[in-house]
This record gives sequence, C-alpha cells and structure tokens, in this order.
Amino acid sequence: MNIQAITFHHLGMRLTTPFVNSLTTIQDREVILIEMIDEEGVTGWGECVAFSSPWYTEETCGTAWHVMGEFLAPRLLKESIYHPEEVNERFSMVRRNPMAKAALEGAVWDLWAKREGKSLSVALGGVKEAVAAGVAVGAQESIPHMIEAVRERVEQGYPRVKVKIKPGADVEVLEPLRNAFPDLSLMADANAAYTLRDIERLKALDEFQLLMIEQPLAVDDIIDHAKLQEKIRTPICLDESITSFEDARQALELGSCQVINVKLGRVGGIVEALHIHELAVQKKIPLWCGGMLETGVSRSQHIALASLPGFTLPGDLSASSRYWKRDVITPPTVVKNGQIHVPTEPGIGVAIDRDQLQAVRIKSQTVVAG
Ligand SMILES: O=C(O)CCC(=O)c1ccccc1C(=O)O
Ligand SMILES: [Mg+2]
Repeated sequence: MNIQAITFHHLGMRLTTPFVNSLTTIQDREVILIEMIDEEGVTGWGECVAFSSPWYTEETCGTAWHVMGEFLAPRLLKESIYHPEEVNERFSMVRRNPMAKAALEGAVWDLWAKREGKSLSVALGGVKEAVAAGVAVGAQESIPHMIEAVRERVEQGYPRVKVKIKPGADVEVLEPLRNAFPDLSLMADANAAYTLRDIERLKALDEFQLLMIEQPLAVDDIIDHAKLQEKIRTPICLDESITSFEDARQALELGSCQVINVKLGRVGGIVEALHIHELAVQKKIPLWCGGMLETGVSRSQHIALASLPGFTLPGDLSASSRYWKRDVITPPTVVKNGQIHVPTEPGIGVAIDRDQLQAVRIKSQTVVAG
C-alpha cells in the first residue's frame, strides 16, 4: 500500500468524571488521532495515548506531535508498505518514543486490515468473540465515596475492579473495600508511588487477597521489583516499566513480575505487543490489556489485542460511557454481562463519529507524500 496522506487531529476531550491517581488529576484529556489514507482511498485510524504532561511516562502530546510529524510520518510516506510488520523496522532509527510510534503503526494496521477485509482481531490471531471488561476507579474524597464508586461499577457488571493506591491511602482504602466486597476480584495500582523502604506497608497488603499489585516501584525499575516480589505474596504486575519486548523479556528473566499489563502505546505498538504475547504464552505469564483514558480508537485496538489467547485476565477495558459523554467512535463500546463484543467488521471494526470529531477538534495538520 502507498500511504498518500497522514492527518493529525488534535482533540480536546473531557472525561465525564475526573480521574485521580497518586500523581495527578485528569479531566481535560488532550488526544491526537491519526487518519491515514492510501492510493485506493482506504482510511486507517490510530490514536496517540500520550497525556498533556509527562506524569505517567516521559512522552506528552507535544513531544509525540513533534516526533510523529518530523521523523515518523515522513518514513511512512516515502516508500510503499507491504505489511504493517515493516513499520517497526522503519521506525528503528528513532529512539524510544513508543506512544508516537504506536499511534502511526496502529493506523497502518487498521488500514491494512481494511484492505484485506479482515477484522483487526483476526489479523492479529485473536480467538475470542468477546473479551472480559474491567474498570479502574480513581482515588475518591472519602472511604464511603470509594465504596459507592466501586459498588456502582460492580452493579454495572464489571467483573474486576482496580483502585489506585499510594502510601497512606493503601491499607486505609483496601481494608474497608475488602470488607464491603469480600468476593470481588480486586487489584491495586500504585503508579510507582513506593520504594523498597516501604516494604512493611507493601507486605501488609498481602492480607487483602488482591489479584495483583500494579507498578508499586519506580517507572524504570525491574531490579527492586524482583527483590520486592521475593518478599510479598501478592503477584506484582508491571505497567510503566515495560516499554518494549526486551523490557518484558528481562523483567521475566529477573522475576520482577508475575503478570504484565500490555498497553499498545506504552510498548511501542502492535508488533511489540505480539512479541510480548508470544513470550508470555511460552512462559505461562498471564497478560491483560491496560487503558489510557483513551477514545474508542485505541480501545478498539486493545479489544482486538485482548482477543488473543494469552490475554487471560480482565483488562482496563471499559464502556465508552465510563469515560465520555460521547465517544469519537460509532457504535460506542458497551459492556454486557461483564463482556465486550469483539467487532468482526474490517479493521478496528468501528466507524469514526465525524460530527463528534469536528465538535472536539482543536486543530488538524496533514502531511502528504512526495
Ligand atoms: O481505564 C483506563 O483507561 C485505565 C485507567 C488507568 O489505570 C490509567 C489511566 C491513565 C494512565 C495510566 C493508567 C494506569 O494503568 O496506570
Ligand atoms: Mg497502571
């Protein structure tokens, strides 16, 4: 395929409720959507999941806009592409910047799958008709508010709930939650809020039968996580620390985690994620798909990825309505009986809601071939 033009749409979205974690509060959500068109007029869509500020990892919408526009997009427009697996290789002269790479690679996969008449799920080797939903509940102003927020999600049918913790708001939150929901599939995400000096606090969390604890230590650490895993029973799941297949391989070799949260943006795209999946299946390491408070474009890619056999745990895959009053895709993602249907239509299997795109667009920029 010959990509003719790549358009970057800069959107200003707003979450229905603010999302609070150990580092920041997000309500206004800047988003970059990628629209890619080939010589036959087929269009592929991708999403850059970086945030406005570098609180989660170092990329931002600003750095991604720069890297995609100046360095990555020109490499896609220069020569034809036979298969999306070539994209990774073509981007290899750009160090890191996984979210910028994944955004463009994702659009190429959507475009290619549409040309082939295959759903993204089938194109990636997916085997499920539906994937388990899951939900992340941000920090709340009080314990009763937290219990109510979790109850609302349980009543909506989410089979697994994740809450955010930090020192001073861990046992304090998890103990009342566990008492209120003795049988709930519950896990905690620290977004790197602890160090090994907090070991006693972290050991105390073993009491709450958590499915796992996500990213307790530093964003770039795999050494201390291995030491911590030896001292606690709760399985460690890595999020921020895994930015590529190589990171996953090394973390598993060291014993830094027992579970991996795969986010396409964080690991640099679909090909990296497929390699991680292959390794995890071989090593019997359970995987699940994370989320980035994203629009339906990235979520649809994650739903396709979660349909692969190695994604054995419910992810942070929630309904469009959990994030947005109106998503930019149609139909919106819905959760039924705790599950999300995997689309069978070509590519990501959902259409872009052009009216909504227009309504939330701040600016667009197009880069053309030749
Ligand atoms: O529902 C979602 O999109 C995931 C919510 C979530 O936990 C999260 C949201 C934004 C950035 C990082 C994380 C995380 O998994 O750490
Ligand atoms: Mg996380």
